[in-house]
Amino acid sequence: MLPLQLDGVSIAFPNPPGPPRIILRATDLVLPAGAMVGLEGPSGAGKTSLLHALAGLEPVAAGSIRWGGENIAELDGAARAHWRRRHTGLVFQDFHLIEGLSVLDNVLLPVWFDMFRTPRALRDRAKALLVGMGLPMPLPPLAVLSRGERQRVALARAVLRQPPLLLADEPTASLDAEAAGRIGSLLVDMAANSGATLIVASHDPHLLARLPIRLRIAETRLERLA
Ligand SMILES: Nc1ncnc2c1ncn2[C@@H]1O[C@H](COP(=O)(O)OP(=O)(O)OP(=O)(O)O)[C@@H](O)[C@H]1O
Repeated sequence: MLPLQLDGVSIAFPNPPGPPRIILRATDLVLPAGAMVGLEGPSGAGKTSLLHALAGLEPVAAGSIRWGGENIAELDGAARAHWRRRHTGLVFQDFHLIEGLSVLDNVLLPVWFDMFRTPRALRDRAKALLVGMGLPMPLPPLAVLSRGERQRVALARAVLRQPPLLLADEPTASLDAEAAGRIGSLLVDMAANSGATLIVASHDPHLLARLPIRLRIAETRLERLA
């Protein structure tokens, strides 16, 4: 497991006809391997944009994002995508599940994209994860699952290959209090059990309270609170 290190990172978006609009600056930040991090800030502060940069989904305007010795910020788009598939698991507020696929195939989808097949061991692990997360068995069609159950499917997909970096963007925002509590616990427990670094952008005070390192974005600055 590796530390995550940000140096002089800035994230900007095109703002024609003017210069690019800088939405976030992060001077120096080192997160040790296995860190449990809550990322907070008002709506529009740049939390999603930062997670996307950390996942290699979007390039940064300046600076370096190092995972171990590798600077993700200097990789081209294809290399960032490759890095992302090897190192990250992503959980989103709106789950990003594919309606036409079964629950199990949704969990296995990234494997299929990578390998064009789904090895038996990963199918078995996917089933075991879904059972462990309390999904009804036999698995019903995706269409009948509740929002909390859908988020558990998305979480199983994110952790299937035990990525060392788990990134979650408001994973409890569309859930009722009970489902939110359950997803928060699963997320934290999964990361702790595998030793993964977990970074969660959230407005949910219960979830944030479970994450010992707290980051906040305020007026385009990323600052560490604890
Ligand atoms: N592709 C884009 N092009 C231009 N501006 C963008 C783009 N994506 C995001 N932004 C802007 O960047 C700022 C930060 O957006 P971001 O979604 O990262 O905020 P956030 O903190 O995640 O907000 P929320 O809590 O509402 O999800 C916003 O002003 C947004 O409009």
